[in-house]
Amino acid sequence: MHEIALHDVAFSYGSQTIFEDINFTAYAGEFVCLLGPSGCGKSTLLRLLAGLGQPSSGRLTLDGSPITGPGLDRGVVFQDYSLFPWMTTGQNVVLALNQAFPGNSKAEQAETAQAYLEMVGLTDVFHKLPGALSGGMRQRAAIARAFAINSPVLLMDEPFGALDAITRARLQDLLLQLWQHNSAERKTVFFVTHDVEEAILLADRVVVMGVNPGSVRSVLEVDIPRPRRRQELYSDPAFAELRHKLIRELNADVLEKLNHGRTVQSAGEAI
Ligand SMILES: Nc1ncnc2c1ncn2[C@@H]1O[C@H](COP(=O)(O)OP(=O)(O)OP(=O)(O)O)[C@@H](O)[C@H]1O
Repeated sequence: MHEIALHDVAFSYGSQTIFEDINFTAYAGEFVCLLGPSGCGKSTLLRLLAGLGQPSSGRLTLDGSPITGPGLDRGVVFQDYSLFPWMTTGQNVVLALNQAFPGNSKAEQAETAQAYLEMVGLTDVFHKLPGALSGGMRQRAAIARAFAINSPVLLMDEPFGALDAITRARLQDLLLQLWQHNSAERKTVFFVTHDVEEAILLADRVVVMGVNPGSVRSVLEVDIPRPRRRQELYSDPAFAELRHKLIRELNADVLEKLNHGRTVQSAGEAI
């Protein structure tokens, strides 16, 4: 089990409703991508799942128990502030291991940290500060840390959003390899992205959110067998069809306005 359920979840900042009526269940071992326009509340929803805030109403549960705060059962990887900059990369991973497995000796923890860093292709960074690594290397280290603590749930907020296309593709492949590695213990993943193709490559299901206020517009299944190989995927008609559907869903707000004869203001027009 590591099922995450959202029941009628709503969230407001003061009088501003960010999202409402969120109902969704991520099944154990499922890879779910959250896709939606800027401001629909994807990051806010992920923060609630991480236990870094409480919903204004509704319930979030993990295996039926309410999520009331952060916990080692949920690993978190954010876009660019995942590692403590004042600690070496190795110490960052050791710190997490120390919280997850406090009974293990320092030497064991350092060894495990090094092993996970190597698993993501970082052989020589243990004693380096995160600031001395490239963005891609920092995200590798953050992934190593998330997998090292072996939490059954992984929450990722645009982890590859700031990376160049090649690094991004490599890290997507790495993430899929790690996630698929042990099919009996697959993590339940929530992955926020703006990138339709990334969502199709990674997800079992894609949750598309609408905006003003945020809500679940649709949930699409990615019925493409795994392992998915990038080159084959791009020439698969199922990929093209799903990509088209997702883009249509994402643009639905704009299309609705146009259908009703209203002009869509371009950004900044009202200023
Ligand atoms: N601390 C805060 N106080 C008040 N409003 C906030 C705060 N954090 C976020 N918001 C607002 O909540 C809304 C949702 O923000 P959030 O970052 O969750 O959206 P998002 O879908 O992840 O956006 P993006 O794709 O641009 O990252 C936005 O309108 C944002 O301005």
